[in-house]
Amino acid sequence: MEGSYEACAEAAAWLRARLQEPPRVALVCGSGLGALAQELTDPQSFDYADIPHFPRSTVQGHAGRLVVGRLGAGPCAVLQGRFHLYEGYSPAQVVMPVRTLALLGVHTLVLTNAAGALSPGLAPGHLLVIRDHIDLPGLAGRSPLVGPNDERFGPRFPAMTDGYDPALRRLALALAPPELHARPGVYVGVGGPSYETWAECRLLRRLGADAVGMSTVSEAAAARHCGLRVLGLSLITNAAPGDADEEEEEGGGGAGPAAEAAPPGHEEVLAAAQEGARHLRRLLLALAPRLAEGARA
Ligand SMILES: O=P(O)(O)O[C@H]1O[C@H](CO)[C@@H](O)[C@H]1O
Ligand code: HPA
Repeated sequence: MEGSYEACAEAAAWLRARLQEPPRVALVCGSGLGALAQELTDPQSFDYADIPHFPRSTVQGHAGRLVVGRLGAGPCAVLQGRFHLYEGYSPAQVVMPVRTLALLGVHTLVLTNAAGALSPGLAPGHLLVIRDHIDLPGLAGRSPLVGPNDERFGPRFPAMTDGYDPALRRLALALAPPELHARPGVYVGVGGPSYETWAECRLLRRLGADAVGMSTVSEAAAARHCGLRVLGLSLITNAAPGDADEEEEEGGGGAGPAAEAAPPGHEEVLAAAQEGARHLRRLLLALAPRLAEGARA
């Protein structure tokens, strides 16, 4: 039952019976980005604990609440909190909210996250508009699409070359406030929950990733499976470890990068996300009319 079509349909029916208006656009808030829901007018709020079959949020910075209201003129659902594989949830549980919202009639999904910068051009406070992703858990067999395929969600073999909608991406890049230094790039999703080692960061950079996080990729795969348009926004909250650790090896004499940069921590991630959320909120409002347009891909 966990994460099944029937579970999602029951959750969707429960919400439909309580909503003034079903949402057409949905937004998933990354760590520390829950304030994005403050842009909604006429909000109705539901604790995940009350929605049938919804998992519980266990991570600080993820309130565990669904808020439905109007973003600009259009009905919109905001998930204040997502589920991650490292919490012990199955891939199907991680994407259960996305599938539930698709069954409610959502056609466009905005996935936000807090992420570490791998690319030298990115710094805390910057925005990476996701052009493409590398789904490391998915490549290793932990995709929400593994298992018997339920055609009511989508096809057995969905394409992912068009994972992130190019028109929405261009629009987000054009409308982002200058404070966000928005640029397109590649997000790599890892399993977590430990932050990356130096060597892992070097590997991820060589794979072509610009930013790293522990979410988003499973949700994007499930969303495309059910035909949703996806916009992915990574708010950079910290620099992932750099590339300069060779010197420390073999008595190079340098203090080494570990002495130069503080290791990443979730407190720092939350603080940077809350700071950046101010600017992201402006971007969302500017995007609202175009998010509301359109049907499923
Ligand atoms: O991706 P979101 O949910 O924004 O959270 C990010 O922040 C947490 C680590 O600080 C991890 O959960 C990582 O994925
Ligand atoms: N690595 C992985 N996930 C993250 C990071 C990071 O540096 N920052 C925020 N989420």
